[in-house]
Amino acid sequence: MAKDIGIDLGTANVLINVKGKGIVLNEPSVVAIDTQTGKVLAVGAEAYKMVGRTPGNIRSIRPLKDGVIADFDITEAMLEYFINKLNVKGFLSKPNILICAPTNITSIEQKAIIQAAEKSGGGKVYLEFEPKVAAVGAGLDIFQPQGNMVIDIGGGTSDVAVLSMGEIVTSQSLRLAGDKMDAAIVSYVKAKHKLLIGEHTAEQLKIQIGAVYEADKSVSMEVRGRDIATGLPREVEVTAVEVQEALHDVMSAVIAAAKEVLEKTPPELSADIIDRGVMLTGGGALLKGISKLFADELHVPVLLAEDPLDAVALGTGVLLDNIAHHKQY
Ligand SMILES: Nc1ncnc2c1ncn2[C@@H]1O[C@H](COP(=O)(O)OP(=O)(O)OP(=O)(O)O)[C@@H](O)[C@H]1O
Repeated sequence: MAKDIGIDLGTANVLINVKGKGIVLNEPSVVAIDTQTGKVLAVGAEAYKMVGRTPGNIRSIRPLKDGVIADFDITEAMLEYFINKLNVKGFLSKPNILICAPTNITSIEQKAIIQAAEKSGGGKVYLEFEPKVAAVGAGLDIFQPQGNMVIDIGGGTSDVAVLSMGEIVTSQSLRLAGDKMDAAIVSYVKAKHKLLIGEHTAEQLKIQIGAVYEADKSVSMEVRGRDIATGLPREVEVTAVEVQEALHDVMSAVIAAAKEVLEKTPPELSADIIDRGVMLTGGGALLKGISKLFADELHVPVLLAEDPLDAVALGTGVLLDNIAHHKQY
């Protein structure tokens, strides 16, 4: 018999949860292809190492952008590779798949995700919205008649949602998250230090010293790139305070979205959120000072998920038990 699986098809990472086993795969959403033959050369972690470092005939592609499929064939090839790697197919049966998507995508974008899952070897495919699954994965009991709020900051999208009785009551999804933070750091370092750095370097700055509230003035990191004027390699010291400045606009947009969701939330549920707080999930929840920033701006308690990067995949594991109750396509 094939095993049911949950997939967090993220812009930055793909995680797969196999029913009864837990999270068995966690790899970057990257595929390297030969541009002349179209052949897939590497997928996941191996392809990620090649980003920004490929010769002319090889291209490393991130097939998802801003939470949705940007390149259908490559997404399908990537999913197929991951599913085959897991050996979850039965002799004659295919695994049922629960797959997640951001809240504000079009029906065409939803269909593309479902079709990619089907074509990559899935049996029945069920779709759930990311903030709902993230809330479940973070341990919230969203099925009671009480308000729960979750802010999921991933690689491509930031999703804010208030949930009650298992459904999303109000939500906002921004195509603005980790990737845009990296791009903002690249622009900042270019403008301030006249140095062009790669997106991996920017991501490392964000992960290692990135702060969004009261950054530690004594923290800094050396980065290397190409001097804009001379074209030669150069090293500069970037401080945590500078990274905080670089991340300011993205964080302001997420805060504005969270405020808008709270403004549209029915008062009884708002009262619950004051008691229960807001849960932060997704890789962005690991930014230093993020809970203080949201608590300051939203005037509600803020909680960090225990495993923010795994929350969606963990949530699929819980929801897989009732897979037949989800919307099937
Ligand atoms: N310690 C950290 N501090 C800040 N950001 C981090 C940290 N660790 C990972 N990230 C960022 O988190 C993002 C990935 O998060 P996550 O895996 O939740 O997103 P995703 O599910 O792939 O994307 P999406 O849900 O938007 O499609 C990346 O942008 C990564 O750089």
